[in-house]
Amino acid sequence: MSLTSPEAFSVEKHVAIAAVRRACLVTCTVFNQLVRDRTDILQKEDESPVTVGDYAAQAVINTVLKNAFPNDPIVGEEGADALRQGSNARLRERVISSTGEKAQWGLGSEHERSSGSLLKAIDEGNDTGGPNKRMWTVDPIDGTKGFLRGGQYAVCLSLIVNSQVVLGVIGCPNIQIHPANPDEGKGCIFVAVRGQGAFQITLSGTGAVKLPYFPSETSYVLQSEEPKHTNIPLIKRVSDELNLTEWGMDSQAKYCCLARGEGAVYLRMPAPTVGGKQPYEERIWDHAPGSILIEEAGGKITDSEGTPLRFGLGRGMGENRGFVATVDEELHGRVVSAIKRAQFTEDAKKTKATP
Ligand SMILES: Nc1ncnc2c1ncn2[C@@H]1O[C@H](COP(=O)(O)O)[C@@H](O)[C@H]1OP(=O)(O)O
Ligand SMILES: [Mg+2]
Ligand SMILES: [Mg+2]
Ligand SMILES: [Mg+2]
Repeated sequence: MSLTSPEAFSVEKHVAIAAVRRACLVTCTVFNQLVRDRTDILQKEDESPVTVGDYAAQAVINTVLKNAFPNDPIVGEEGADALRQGSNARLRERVISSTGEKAQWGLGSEHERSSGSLLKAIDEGNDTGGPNKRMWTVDPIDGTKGFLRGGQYAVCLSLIVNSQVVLGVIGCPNIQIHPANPDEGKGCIFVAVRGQGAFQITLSGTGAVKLPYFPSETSYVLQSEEPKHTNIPLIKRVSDELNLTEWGMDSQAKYCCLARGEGAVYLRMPAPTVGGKQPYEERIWDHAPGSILIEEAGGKITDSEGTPLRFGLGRGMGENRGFVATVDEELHGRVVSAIKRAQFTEDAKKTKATP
């Protein structure tokens, strides 16, 4: 069976959808029970907030993946080291109860509910990635800041074979099912398999719709909400030149909105660094699922110089030149050219300012 035959990755797709749905149930429960009063939030070394939800969702996804595909390595965002510390015992108990309360979440037996096996499940995501293998990427909550704000976040899973993303599944509990009709409610899962197109289903698994399906009247450029994550002034310059309207949103939900036609461009540029600090290295779990969704919806994604994204370098994606995604190929070229001009203006300003 070739990578792109109609049956390719059918089992993987169903397992991945099940894993993402279970993790979304966990994150919704955690939000309702714990996040509203903002308790149990840890600061990791990179200062991003990690919550009970991140740990619990990664434990659930890794457990489902390891049950179905025991030999597949997993590159997951979270690790359980901080949870092992004695001072975090209360947090650890919260994670266990979030994942273990219901057998349907896949961690229901007494044995599996033990602290040791939960921490082990989280640490199954410690693979280093690389070029010549079949591996999963897991971002249990992408856009933790959006999750904490009650805004957009995404539960993200992808399968990469020999550096090529072949399957992407993204759960977005807070995305409207229909962009223009709030009455249809919230909660979607976005699915793409290489060569088989991109689809949206509801969180409960109904109403499959092929992407893109929603022609927006406004040309939006989707960008991060977080000024630390992207170069907002540069994006503004590009948007002004191309008559795009800026739309800030957390997480890979941006890729989902673009894939269904709500936006025209996804644009992420490295934020300016201070004090000789290296620019942030983007991670494969933050872009692998979104990139296949865009491509299978008929769009194009590259870095800001037009070079294909690299998913076989390891956990990181190498030198960060930013990312450009569009559903319209012609527009992609215009955005890449506009970025060059905006960077030239930015550099010229810096040179002028330096005596
Ligand atoms: N300094 C940073 N620059 C760019 N992205 C970052 C940075 N720190 C964390 N991220 C990651 O950026 C993504 C959020 O993207 P966006 O800004 O588009 O909402 C998340 O994956 C977040 O990780 P996390 O998964 O921990 O939330
Ligand atoms: Mg994080
Ligand atoms: Mg992320
Ligand atoms: Mg995350």
